[in-house]
Amino acid sequence: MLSSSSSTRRALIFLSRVPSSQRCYSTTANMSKPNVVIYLHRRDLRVSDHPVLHSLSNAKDHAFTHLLPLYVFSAEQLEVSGFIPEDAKDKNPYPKARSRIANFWRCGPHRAKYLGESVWDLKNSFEKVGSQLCVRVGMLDEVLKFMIDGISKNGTKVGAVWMTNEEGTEEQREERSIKQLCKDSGVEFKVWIDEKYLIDDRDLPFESPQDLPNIFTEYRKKVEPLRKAPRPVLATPAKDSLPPFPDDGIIPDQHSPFVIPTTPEALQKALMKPFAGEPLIKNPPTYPQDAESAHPFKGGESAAQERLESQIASGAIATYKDTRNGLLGTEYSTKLSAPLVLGSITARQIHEALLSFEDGTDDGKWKEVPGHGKGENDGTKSVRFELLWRDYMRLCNRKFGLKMFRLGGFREEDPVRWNTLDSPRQGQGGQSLDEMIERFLDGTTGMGLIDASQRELFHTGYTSNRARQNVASFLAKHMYIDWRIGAEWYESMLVDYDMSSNWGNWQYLAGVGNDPRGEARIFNPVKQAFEYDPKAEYVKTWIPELKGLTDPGEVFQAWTIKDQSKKSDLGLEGLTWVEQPLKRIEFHPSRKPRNHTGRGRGGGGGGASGSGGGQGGSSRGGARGGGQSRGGGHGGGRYGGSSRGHLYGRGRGGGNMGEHQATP
Ligand SMILES: Cc1cc2nc3c(=O)[nH]c(=O)nc-3n(C[C@H](O)[C@H](O)[C@H](O)COP(=O)(O)OP(=O)(O)OC[C@H]3O[C@@H](n4cnc5c(N)ncnc54)[C@H](O)[C@@H]3O)c2cc1C
Repeated sequence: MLSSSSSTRRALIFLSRVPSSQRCYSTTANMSKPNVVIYLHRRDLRVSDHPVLHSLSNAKDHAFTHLLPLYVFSAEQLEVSGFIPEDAKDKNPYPKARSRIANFWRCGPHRAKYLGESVWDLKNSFEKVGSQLCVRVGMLDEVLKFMIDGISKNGTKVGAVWMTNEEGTEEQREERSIKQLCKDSGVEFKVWIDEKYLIDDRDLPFESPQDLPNIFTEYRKKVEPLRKAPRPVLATPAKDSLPPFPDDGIIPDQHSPFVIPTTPEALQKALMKPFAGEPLIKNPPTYPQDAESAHPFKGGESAAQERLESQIASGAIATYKDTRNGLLGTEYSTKLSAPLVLGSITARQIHEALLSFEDGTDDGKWKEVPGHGKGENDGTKSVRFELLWRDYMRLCNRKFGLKMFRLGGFREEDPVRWNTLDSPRQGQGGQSLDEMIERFLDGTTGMGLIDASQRELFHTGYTSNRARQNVASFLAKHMYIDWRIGAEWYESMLVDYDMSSNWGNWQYLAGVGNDPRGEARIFNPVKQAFEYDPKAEYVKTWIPELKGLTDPGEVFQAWTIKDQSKKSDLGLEGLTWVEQPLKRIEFHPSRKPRNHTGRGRGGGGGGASGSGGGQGGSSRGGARGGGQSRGGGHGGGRYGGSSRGHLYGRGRGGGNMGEHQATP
């Protein structure tokens, strides 16, 4: 499997070659025998604020003469068959990178594209500091073995393999097998702490992950004030300060049958090739004419830094608290999740930029922006608060390990309530589980907010936090469908998929994770649509079929259209999602819907009544963390607004949503 072929020689490494005359050695070891350290990048695709690169560029006492930065497109997490040339004799030796339960591509087209851009940008970043990046395809341990053996065979010592830690059982398995491989090869192995989170691991207020509180607020209180909590950003390596890149001649080729593309376009082509065949879903929606992606951003360190700067310069961050529940446009939230996930930017880089804005120590570049030099404001504080949620989800992953993927969640709840592929049940209207899942995926459930979000996700790889919360709650708590299918779909489709944040949030919303209110918190997607999309602009953007409707209630649930002639004029008559929605919610806004340009958090709640059931509740949104929401209505049908695990139960979707119970 690991033989190198001459056809792959030409595509050795995608890097522009730096003449050895231009390379300088950063350490006193440069006169000694070559001694290479291989640094394996995983989700740390940056050169700035990077602990390992920072250390290598500054420490004078390491023994390495050369640094070989390496990135491997992992065959386990991404379909790599597109890296095999058309005329290759050998087939892909790896199984398809599909998800475990629903068999989706683990990494769909949006993230594959974003990842390609991010890796290419990392290559550019390395070139800027006088180094290069070696890129390979395969299983990480196999690639490393091939590297170590090949370099050693060429007479050069591989002194060490380094990488940074990642949560996740798969990632830790990778670490263990690489550790074993290094041991067998007599190579030093070291796992560094990646310092990409807000609170550094060394500053955590507990020794063992088991001591992490199960409630976010308890954790937050232990690490506040957040403004003072992060460590300082590390300097980017100065040009030519890193140990030089090894001579190309000593680096073994990519193993057959894969070839590494040498241009960004060719890389994108290789990454996209698997998706060119069969469609991702049975009935993919068509892209609405006037819809614009909320996430048009490119991957990579440079784009992430630009985005951060522009968010501060435009004043968007200062108003973030009021806008973060938005649904349309690029500016309602930072859109920094994807670079954070890939480690193209660190949370403390964001924190430090906010600090310089708050303190007015930014050399005046933001002096015209409202709030400049006036300390922490609601917006900057809220951004830190969300970054802490990210930290927290990661720590939950560390604490709960494989329980992240279990149907019963961290809480180890009885999974009997879920409708699963193993023992499928019919839906409210007699639909099969397969049909319900298909309609969930292609955005034809008949529930406007859910369908708009699912179509947006399908087309763009992004959907807002507010929409995600509703989608997850809908699948898990209205449809009672195995929530992991939704989590796997998000894994496939999200540009910002992150194991901890995704599975942790799905668990939270499914009521099996660390929401203190568990099953009792049910989002009513109609009420939520009235709150957050009062003019139905978001829903109409992604479901253009509904554009001719003026009553938001009809947009949010097309089955409620009263005027039959309008229905037929708009071509909606007879459509399954209009006539037979997967869920009907009787909901009458009890007061005029507020014109929501932004508000605090809160506002889950609101009882969803089952089909033909009672009346939805009212909601009082409040200041950050202070929102109150009272749900109403009794649960109706089989999948009605239930609580405490009763399929036919009566529901209460309400309750206070004080700070101590805030949603992520
Ligand atoms: C069901 C569900 C699945 C999710 N899956 C993911 C995922 O795979 N990857 C991911 O990064 N986020 C996930 N989130 C969290 C959140 O929706 C996204 O981080 C956010 O929408 C990204 O947009 P943004 O960068 O503009 O966020 P902003 O609102 O600008 O927030 C700033 C940063 O804070 C962090 N953050 C914000 N909200 C959360 C949260 N609820 N949990 C953890 N971190 C948060 C993110 O890093 C984000 O970039 C999920 C949420 C839900 C409800």
